[in-house]
Amino acid sequence: MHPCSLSYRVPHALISCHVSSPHVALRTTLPPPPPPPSSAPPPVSIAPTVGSSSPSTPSLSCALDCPHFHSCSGCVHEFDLHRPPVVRDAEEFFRGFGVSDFTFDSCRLWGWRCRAKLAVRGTSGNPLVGLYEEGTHNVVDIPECKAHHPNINAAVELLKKGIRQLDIEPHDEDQGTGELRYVQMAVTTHNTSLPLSERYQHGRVQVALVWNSRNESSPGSEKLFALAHFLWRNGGSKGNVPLIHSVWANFQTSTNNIIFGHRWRHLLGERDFWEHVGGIDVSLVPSGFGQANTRAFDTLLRKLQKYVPHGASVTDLYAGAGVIGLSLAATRKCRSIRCVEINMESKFSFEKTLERLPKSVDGSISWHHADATTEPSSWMVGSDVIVVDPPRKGLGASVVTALESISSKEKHARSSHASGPSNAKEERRPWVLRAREPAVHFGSNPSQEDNQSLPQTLIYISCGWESFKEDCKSLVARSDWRLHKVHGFNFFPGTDSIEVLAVFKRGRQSSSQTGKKKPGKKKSKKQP
Ligand SMILES: C[S@@+](CC[C@H](N)C(=O)[O-])C[C@H]1O[C@@H](n2cnc3c(N)ncnc32)[C@H](O)[C@@H]1O
Repeated sequence: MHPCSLSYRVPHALISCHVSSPHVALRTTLPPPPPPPSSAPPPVSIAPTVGSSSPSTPSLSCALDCPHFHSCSGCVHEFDLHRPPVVRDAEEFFRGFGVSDFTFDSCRLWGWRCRAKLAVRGTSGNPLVGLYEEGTHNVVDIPECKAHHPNINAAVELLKKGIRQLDIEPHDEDQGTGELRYVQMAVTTHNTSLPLSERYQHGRVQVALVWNSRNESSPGSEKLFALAHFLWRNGGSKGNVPLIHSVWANFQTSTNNIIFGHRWRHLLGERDFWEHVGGIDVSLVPSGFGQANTRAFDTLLRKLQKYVPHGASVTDLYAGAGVIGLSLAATRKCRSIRCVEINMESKFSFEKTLERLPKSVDGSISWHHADATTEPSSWMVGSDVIVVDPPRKGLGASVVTALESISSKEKHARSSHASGPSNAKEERRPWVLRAREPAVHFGSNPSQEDNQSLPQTLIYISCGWESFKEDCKSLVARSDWRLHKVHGFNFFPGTDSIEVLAVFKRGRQSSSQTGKKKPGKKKSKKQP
């Protein structure tokens, strides 16, 4: 289940211009904007403004230019989409930890959102499909949203046409009435029948209709099926490529703010939804987590791979469908990959993705249905690298504590090695043992593994800047971890948030990194 999160403004995001600050390594990626939907105004200019971007002189060339900006809660910044204000805070923060080569990738600035959850309100004659106005539950129609992949806007237009023609009643929150509550639109840009250069623009849309009834047998369901068929029949072509990938239904009658109910049904089109990121084909179900910015995620994954040694044993906490872990399995020939995720819905996607991994991938690969905050230290043993990608609120306190106490665990393991079996082997608590049992497993049996290593590398991917700062300070404070490298990515242009890829290494921050020389001491060796 997903909490109602229809205001995209919530994440604190950044947008970057790499050239405006000498402290940030600049790599401006300003691809041409995707073709606008037929009703959209002329495209904005996208030339990067080298050296001209500053808070006082907004760059018009990287402007949002969206007609909905003042009413919609989705975006908070109209100008300098390539460099959100938070980049400056990030630079300063990381410099304080001795990291002066922080990079920020501005990524695609328009048409980047490939996954959107939109509320459906209004009337059947005048449906509104969009986000809430800031601080209210009034839905703002956003047909020309500049953040959406253009085919999301096209699919919304088609949906509205269907609502009008079939007299579908949008949901009324106050009365609890109406038929259609929300719609989730997800774009797959993986179409191998098209040349690579055309795949993004011809992305196909998986439409999930959130219907206000208990299930498909409830009264009024014939209208749901009629709407699904309307979308499928008219989901026509943009060129020769259909707009609609598939139609799903989700059933939700609750009066709270939860968007999705538990019951999902695939109605029409392809059941499997594939994307290609991090060097692998990835399957995603509509009920599981999926990154909204597909291309930026791909960029992040390719960067992340470089920090994982070949043959490493990796644990991917907060793994979702295991995209990060499986991409590492394929590209770094890992000895073992363990993915830990609380949402059971992602298991199916993991299994599908596993089926498409290259045959050359071996080693032990597993997916565990478990809460990462319960006995997290049990996941540390046997891992060379820990990857964490928590929700916006950051790591749970227990995960931070477990990471902080690795050194003492190591000392304990060393001393107990001489006298008897290690802690991991002694583990008897049934709930810990249950969580360690994989729900999905491929390759050699993990229970036969005898790897007692403890992580030397922690890779933290964060979409919550404020919580990341707190977690980072805690991790470094006790000298168990030092910040090694940090990269920022513009995952949510138009908002004030940043996606951070931070690499921590075991051990204290060196004096050369902090800039504080200890008198009389030799300069510490450069870290690898
Ligand atoms: C930001 S998403 C990252 C998912 C995945 N790494 C990806 O990029 O596709 C965070 C994931 O953490 C999961 N999650 C949240 N709390 C958790 C917990 N306590 N234990 C394990 N997983 C959790 C969510 O269900 C979600 O799939």
